Amino acid sequence: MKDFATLFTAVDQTTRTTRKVESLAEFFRTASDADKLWCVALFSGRRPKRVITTTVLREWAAERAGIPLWLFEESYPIVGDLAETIALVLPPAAAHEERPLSHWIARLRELSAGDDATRKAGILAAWDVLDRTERLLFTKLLTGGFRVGVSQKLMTRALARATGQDEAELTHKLMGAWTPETTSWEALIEAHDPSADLSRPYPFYLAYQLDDLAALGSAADWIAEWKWDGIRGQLVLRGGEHHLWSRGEELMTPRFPEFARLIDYLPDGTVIDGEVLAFADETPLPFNALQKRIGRKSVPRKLLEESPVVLMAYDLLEDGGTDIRARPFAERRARLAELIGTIPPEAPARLSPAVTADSWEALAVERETSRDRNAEGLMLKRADSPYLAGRRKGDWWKWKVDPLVIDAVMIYAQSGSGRRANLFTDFTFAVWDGDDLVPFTKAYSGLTDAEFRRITAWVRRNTLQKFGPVRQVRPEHVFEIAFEGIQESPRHKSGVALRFPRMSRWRHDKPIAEANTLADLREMLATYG
Ligand SMILES: Nc1ncnc2c1ncn2[C@@H]1O[C@H](COP(=O)(O)OP(=O)(O)OP(=O)(O)O)[C@@H](O)[C@H]1O
Repeated sequence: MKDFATLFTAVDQTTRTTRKVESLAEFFRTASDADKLWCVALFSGRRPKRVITTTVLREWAAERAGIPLWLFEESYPIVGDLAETIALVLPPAAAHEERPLSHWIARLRELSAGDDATRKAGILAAWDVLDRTERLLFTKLLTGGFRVGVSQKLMTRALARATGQDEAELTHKLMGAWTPETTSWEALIEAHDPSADLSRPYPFYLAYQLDDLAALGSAADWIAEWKWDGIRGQLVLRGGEHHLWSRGEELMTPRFPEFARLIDYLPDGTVIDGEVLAFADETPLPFNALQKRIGRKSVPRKLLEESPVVLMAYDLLEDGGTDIRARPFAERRARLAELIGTIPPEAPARLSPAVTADSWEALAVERETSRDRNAEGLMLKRADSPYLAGRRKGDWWKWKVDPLVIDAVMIYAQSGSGRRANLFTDFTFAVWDGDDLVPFTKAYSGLTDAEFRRITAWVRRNTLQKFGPVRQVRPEHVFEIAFEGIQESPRHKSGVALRFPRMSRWRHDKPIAEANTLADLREMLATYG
C-alpha cells in the first residue's frame, strides 16, 4: 500500500487544492483497478465496516508497544488522533510486506468475521509488516474512520483529469448504492452500463440565496414556486421498483413506504425531483410533523396516519428512461405536469404549483404570504435553464422570508446544568474555510428533549478529545442555526458575532461537506450586518 500511503501523505500535508488534485490524479493514473476503486470508495464516504472498538484497540496497541495503558491514554490527547498515536507508539516493523490497498481491505473483512483472538493475532501481524504511514491508514480503516481533507468533489475532479471524462458525468456515475464489493472499476467508471444500478440518482441541483433581484432581468423569464419546508427527495422509478434518495445520497425508501403506490401510476423510467412534505387535507403541515419520521429506519402504522407525506414534485429529470436534464426547465415542468395529472388525488404526489405574478413587485407581495402556507419563501428558477449538477449560481435562487439561517458542523459539546446536567446541550458550531472548520458560534437551545438525548448518546461515542468539561466531537452532524442578527467582531476567529443563535433544525439530510462557508457568513454580514 506504499502508493496509497504516499497519496495520503501528499494530500494530508497540503491545504492547496491544486496539489491535492494532482496527487489524486497521479494515483488514478498509476494504481491497479482494484485500488482505484477503493480509493474512490474511501473518498466518497464508502468505508469498510468497523472491525473493532477503539477501547480494545488501545489495549492491544499498548500491549504491543510494551507500555502501560495509562501512558498510552496520556499520549493520545497530545497526538490528537487514535490511529496516529498507535502508529507512533508501536515499535518499528521488523519486516515490510508490500501488498496493495485492496489486499489490506480484504484482510479487514476476513478479520471482522473472526473471533477476538483471531482479530488480535491478525491486527498485530499486520502492524508488524507495515511502515508508519501504512499502519496509520490500516488502523484508521480498522476503526471505520477514514477522514482526510479531501471532499468527494475534489476527488471527482482528479478522476476527471486522470480519465479524461467529464466531471459532471463522473459525479453522476459515482452516485447510488454501489460499493467496491458490488461493482468493478470497469463497470463503474469505464463501461458504465446504466442498467447495472437501477436505483442510481442524478446529482441534485442546489440553489443560492438571492442577493440582487435587479440582476435577474425580466420576471417573465422566471418561474416562481413556493419554497417548501420539507426534505429534498429524488424519486427514481425504474425496473418496476422505486427508490427515494436524500440530497445527502442516503436511501430513504423504507422511511416513506407510501411512495411505492406511485409505481402504479407513473411509467417506468421516471425520475422526479421534489420535496417530501408532511401534507394533509391538501395543505402542507409544519416541519415538526415530518421530523417525527426522520431518523428512523422504518415507520409504525400510527405514524403513517399521523404524519402523511406527499412528494411535492418540481422537476422531471428522466422521462421514459431518457435523461432530459438538458431540456429547458419550462419544458421539463410541462411534461411533469402531464405525468402528475394522471395520478389520482389519493396517491401521494402533487405538482409544486407555479406562483404567478406579472412583476417582481407583485411577486414580492405574494412572498409575504409564505408563512401562512407553511412555506419558507419562494424559489426562482429560470424558465429556459437546464438541470445542472451541484451548487451553481445563476438559474435557481432561494428568496426566503427569514434568511438568517446557516448550516454548520458541530465540533464541540459540553453538558448542561441543573435538570440538564446529564445531557450534552451546549454546542460549538463551525463553518468551512477551505478545508478547515472554523468555529463561529455556540448554541444551547432549539432541539427537542428526544433530540438532546440522541445527540448526548452520540457525543459519548464520538468524543475525539476532552478539554476539561468540553469534548471535541467527530465532525459528522450538520445543524441549521437560526439567529436574529449578524455583526462584525474582531474578538471572534470567524470575524462575526451572531445575535440569539439557536439550533433550528438537525440537518440529517446534509453531509458535512455541504455545510455553509465563512464566505457565506461574510456575505450575510455584508447584506444584513
Ligand atoms: N419548489 C422548490 N424547488 C426547489 N427546491 C425547493 C423547493 N421547495 C423547497 N425546496 C428546498 O430548498 C432547497 C434549495 O435550497 P438549497 O439548494 O440551498 O438547499 P438547502 O441548503 O437545503 O436549503 P435550505 O437550507 O435553505 O433548506 C432544496 O434542497 C429543497 O429541499
